[in-house]
Amino acid sequence: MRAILEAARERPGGETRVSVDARSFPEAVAETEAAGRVPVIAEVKPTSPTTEGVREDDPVELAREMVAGGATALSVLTEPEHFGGSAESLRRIREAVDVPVLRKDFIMHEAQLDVVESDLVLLIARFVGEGLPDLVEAARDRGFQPLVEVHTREELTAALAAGADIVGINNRDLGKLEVDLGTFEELAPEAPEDVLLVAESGVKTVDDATRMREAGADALLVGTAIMDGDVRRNTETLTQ
Ligand SMILES: O=C(O)c1ccccc1NCC(=O)[C@H](O)[C@H](O)COP(=O)(O)O
Repeated sequence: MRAILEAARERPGGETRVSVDARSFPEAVAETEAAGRVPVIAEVKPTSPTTEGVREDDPVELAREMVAGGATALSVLTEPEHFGGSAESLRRIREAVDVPVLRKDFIMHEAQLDVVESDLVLLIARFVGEGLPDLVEAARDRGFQPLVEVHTREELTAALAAGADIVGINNRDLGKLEVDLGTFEELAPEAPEDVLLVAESGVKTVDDATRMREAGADALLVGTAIMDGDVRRNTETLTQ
């Protein structure tokens, strides 16, 4: 994790401030619910430190298949060195689909928000620390919907104090890289009703998805289980 963070700190920001006309994630979730399906953010994740190999398919094709499979939104890795992502992939994907797109990266400072437009942007409470309220505000000022990721009760408290209204509870401990779906079950009851809760990481099966929904997940963020094989069929399975 140290190498990922060191690289993240060094990555440059954008040259001009972005101004995003964002596609509403809460509305997309409500529409999926109304249609009786499970809201899933499907992640275009070519590789990761815990995955073997690299998926070389055109990310735009993968994204289209995910949307055809019923994804409510997409998450696109833009981290280049450890996840095989790029800002260019995100830009192309957002142009090709009409669902909200989350920029998945390790954003450490404000100027990095200006690298590329997206509808949602991930801010990881553990890594931005005391800078979280300022980054939430800076993201909103640019039109982004910040998705604040937490893994502990303290991080959840910090996220809520920073005004987060979309919170991702990551079942993956980014220190040990271990996944435990019990994390979401433990923290979700601590969040106020009006916060939109996303269960992140480790959802592999329909049973896992049901478990997270029963624990209060408004949406699920799924990478590996969708990227492994036929992404359209995998998305269909988890969104039904
Ligand atoms: O996925 C990893 O190996 C990883 C390693 C180090 C830091 C972050 C990592 N993943 C970030 C994520 O949050 C996941 O990509 C996302 O939640 C999807 O998880 P999964 O469905 O388990 O692939």
